[in-house]
Amino acid sequence: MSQPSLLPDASDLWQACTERLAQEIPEQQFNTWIRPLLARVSESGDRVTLAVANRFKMDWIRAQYAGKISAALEAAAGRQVMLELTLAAREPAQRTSMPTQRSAHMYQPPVFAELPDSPVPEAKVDTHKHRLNNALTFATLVEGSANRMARAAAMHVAHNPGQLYNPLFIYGGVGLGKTHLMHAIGNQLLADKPGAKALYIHAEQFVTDVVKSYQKKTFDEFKERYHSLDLLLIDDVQFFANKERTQEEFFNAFEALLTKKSHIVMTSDTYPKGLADIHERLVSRFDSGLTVAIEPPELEMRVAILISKAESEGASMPEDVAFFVAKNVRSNVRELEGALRKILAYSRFNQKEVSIQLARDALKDLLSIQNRQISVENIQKTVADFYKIKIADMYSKKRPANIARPRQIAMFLAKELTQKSLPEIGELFGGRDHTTVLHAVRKIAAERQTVSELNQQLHVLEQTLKG
Ligand SMILES: Nc1ncnc2c1ncn2[C@@H]1O[C@H](COP(=O)(O)OP(=O)(O)OP(=O)(O)O)[C@@H](O)[C@H]1O
Repeated sequence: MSQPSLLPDASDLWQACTERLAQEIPEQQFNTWIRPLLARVSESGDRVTLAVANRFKMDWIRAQYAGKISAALEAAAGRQVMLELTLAAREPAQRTSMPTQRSAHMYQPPVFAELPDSPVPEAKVDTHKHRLNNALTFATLVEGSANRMARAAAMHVAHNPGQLYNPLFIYGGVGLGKTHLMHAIGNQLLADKPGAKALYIHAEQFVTDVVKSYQKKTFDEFKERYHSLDLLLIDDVQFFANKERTQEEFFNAFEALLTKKSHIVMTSDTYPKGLADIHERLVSRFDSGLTVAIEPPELEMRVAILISKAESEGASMPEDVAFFVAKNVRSNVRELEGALRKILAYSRFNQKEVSIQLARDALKDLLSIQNRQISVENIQKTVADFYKIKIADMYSKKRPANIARPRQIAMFLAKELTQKSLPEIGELFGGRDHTTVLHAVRKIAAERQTVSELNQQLHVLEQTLKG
């Protein structure tokens, strides 16, 4: 009996495409813009529809990445592929009922399988000026020790804007729920005060707005737009690095909003003082309210997230399977969501109940990658061999260039090839501060772009380590 062919094609072609894109696009941008996309491939394989969470993201992806995505798709497919962008369905809960013979553990279609064949006409899509995704609320955010403090602070701000914790600065690694928390604040505020002026914006869009208002000489409108808000939610402020004019405009907006007791919430991949190439006067203001971290979720929280996400997809996940997945997918919540999506899809296409064995089969690529996971010790040894220095020099305080540089390269590779955090890497390199690691990572990443000899050496090292 032939199986529905949509999903395997979709995941294969899109997987191949994203692997190419990951080589081309800086990691931060890849994680922000490409990784969350949901793909659907037409049966003939010549049309790919990408579901994007909201209109802003759609505009941004169209402007910045559509060309690259098309090229990568065509390279992966070996023929012309038409690319379409569409807005993702907002309410996964509103799904058609499943055939009754399916058990509770069977898969229900993921959101992207429910997309219409042709893109949603943009005019019909409900766009809000506040750009909030109403699915991202406090109710759908699972609480655990990793986000308890950030969640409590966010809840306080949502109910009492303009008072304590202003600005609220939330930082943490990729895919840990920072954006979700911001939207939750905005949605809660609007639920309490429907007339409030709230705006969620990604820092890159703010940069674009500054540039546009310069080009069109529309600064009055720009100021009116930003300075009149009650709540400004601005995501990934590390993107302001080296953007002088943007930083100045953000500073002005910041001061204006704080003076009128409007609330500002920011997120970033690092805490304020860890931000590079951002003016000190901004950094000190970022830190002047409350700064809270979101940590990677611990095991029990990962289990709770899986069970809750499965429920919201209309499926149920037995606890033993959730534990199995949570033990094996440790990096962040976005990866957990990806694993869950795979398992549910696998269950559907094979008409089998969700079980540990099914999860093992559905995630076999991911699990086999983890089995040959690269350790920091292995990186240190390989890099030391390559540059002919002693392994002990990786931990030593020695600073001559012939030692310091390989050490920086090893730190860079540790960040790139392992799931370790900056402080953990610092610890494994003789108890160094995480800012030292951050400096090394940024330095080597930047040099790699311009110094081809270094790029080649890194390539050899990466190949050696990946085996
Ligand atoms: N505690 C949680 N409970 C439920 N869902 C969560 C939780 N944390 C994160 N998520 C989900 O994980 C996904 C990634 O979260 P989000 O986009 O908020 O991460 P982020 O920290 O902003 O990442 P990035 O730095 O890549 O922008 C989202 O779908 C979000 O809803």
